[in-house]
Amino acid sequence: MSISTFDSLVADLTRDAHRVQPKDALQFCANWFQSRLEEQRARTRDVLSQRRRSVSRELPADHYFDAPLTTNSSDPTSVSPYSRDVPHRSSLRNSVAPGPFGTLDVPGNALLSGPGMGGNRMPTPPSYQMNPSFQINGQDYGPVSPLNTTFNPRQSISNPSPFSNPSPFSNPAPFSSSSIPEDYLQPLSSTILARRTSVSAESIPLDGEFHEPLPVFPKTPEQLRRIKASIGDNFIFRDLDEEQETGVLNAMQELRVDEGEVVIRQGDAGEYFYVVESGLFHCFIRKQPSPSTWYSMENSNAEGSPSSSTTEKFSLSNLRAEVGEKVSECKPGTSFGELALMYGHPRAASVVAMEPSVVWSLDRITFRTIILKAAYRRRTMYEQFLSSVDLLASLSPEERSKIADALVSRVYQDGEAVVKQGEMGDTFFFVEDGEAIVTKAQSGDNAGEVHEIQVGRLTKGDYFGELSLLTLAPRAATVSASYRTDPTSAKLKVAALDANAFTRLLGPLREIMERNAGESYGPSYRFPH
Ligand SMILES: Nc1ncnc2c1ncn2[C@@H]1O[C@@H]2COP(=O)(O)O[C@H]2[C@H]1O
Repeated sequence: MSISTFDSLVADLTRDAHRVQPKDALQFCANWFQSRLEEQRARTRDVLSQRRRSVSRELPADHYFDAPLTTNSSDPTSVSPYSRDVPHRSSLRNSVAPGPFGTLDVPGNALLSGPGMGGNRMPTPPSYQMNPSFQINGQDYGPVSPLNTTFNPRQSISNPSPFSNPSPFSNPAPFSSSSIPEDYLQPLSSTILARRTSVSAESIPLDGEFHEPLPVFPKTPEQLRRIKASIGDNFIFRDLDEEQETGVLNAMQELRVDEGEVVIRQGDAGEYFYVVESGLFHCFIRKQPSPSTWYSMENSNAEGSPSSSTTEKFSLSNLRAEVGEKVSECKPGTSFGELALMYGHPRAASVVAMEPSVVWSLDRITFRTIILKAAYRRRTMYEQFLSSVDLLASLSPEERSKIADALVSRVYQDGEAVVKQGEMGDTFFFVEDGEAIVTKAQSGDNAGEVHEIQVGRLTKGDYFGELSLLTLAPRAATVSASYRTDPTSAKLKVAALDANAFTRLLGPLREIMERNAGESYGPSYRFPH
């Protein structure tokens, strides 16, 4: 191993440890390295199997054919979803080079933004610590998903109810004992890896030369409409451009699930990520391993593809005895099953349909290739941007990357207002690109006459919108996109941080802002007194 590999491993581990804040550091490190080792071996197997595959150009359809339980299109599965005729997406060609989350996607990537980050639904920890365990009656329990949420950044920006902090885990049934492991980064056991028969299908490229086509399941316009409606408000899809979204839509498969059916079994290898279109799912955590005698949709057939032909169905009345304690619910528009795909760890919970439901499944390769990479690119872009913001100069890279995870981009047309004087504020903004002007309404000489006077100008790296969050007062000015004289110059683009994230993440900077706000407003302009 070269020293640079060693250095980058240690850097990855350090970053992940900072983000996860493990209780048992040694155990965390042991699990982390073990997990990387397992993944590397799995990848080596992938490469070997790819070489074999390249001889026949395509695996036999029955090896990795993902048969959806029900589909509405006439015959969407008549073509192998992995057909090499599927054109490559140019944006993916560029995204194959060294793993965006290091050599293994363990915690620390943009999607594990920690409780409350982006997901915006977790009880807020007192400090910047982002511990992945969750608490019930003061006790820590297993991992929580920042994605399993109905959080909608757009809504939170436009909807002036900034200070509510509902949690999807707000009413979990408390566990009776504390025997759930605290550091959840357990490596996949060899049994789990053995059971994951489709490991060879996960060909997240090892170098820039390797392009694996992603699955394409043709859809009817009606199916596309329903998927779009289901993912529209989902946080996890916020980073996708049009092309990436098309890749995700292509790869999704519709599944109809009966009441009591087990979609995910705790402890299994993760094969799919699921978006709920209709119905209701409960997530359960069991202290003891789930019996290998019962089956989830994922491990009910040899390919590990989602199918309920031999899936376990439980009577809802004695569910708890089988699957453990309920920890959360998934309603339409939410998603589940991302954790195992992100970290290569066993499923952290079992997920059971509580009524007849419809979900859209997304395979692990597409999830990792499109969604995780988009999240990574987004984070890198924001980290770069935030490192140029003077206000944040005193923050550590970890703190900056937490802010990066919580930011949401918005582009404004010339003259369009980002915030309006007199309105209550629920969002704080950085100028990412372009120019904004700050105006205040001033009474004219005649009764009832009001003039808008310009009091400032904001450019890249400047911030605004903090005042009403600090003082809980209405917006003191209007900030809008400048009218550009050169139409080829950048439109106003802002990065928005909702009130919860603002309060949590910018705590240490409050003092600077309050001082600024007393004398002036914002970094580059002053209000007339
Ligand atoms: N409290 C929780 N802990 C862990 N997973 C949860 C919890 N609540 C919901 N889940 C979801 O249950 C899923 C089980 O599979 P994953 O571990 O891949 O991802 C998990 C999350 O999406």
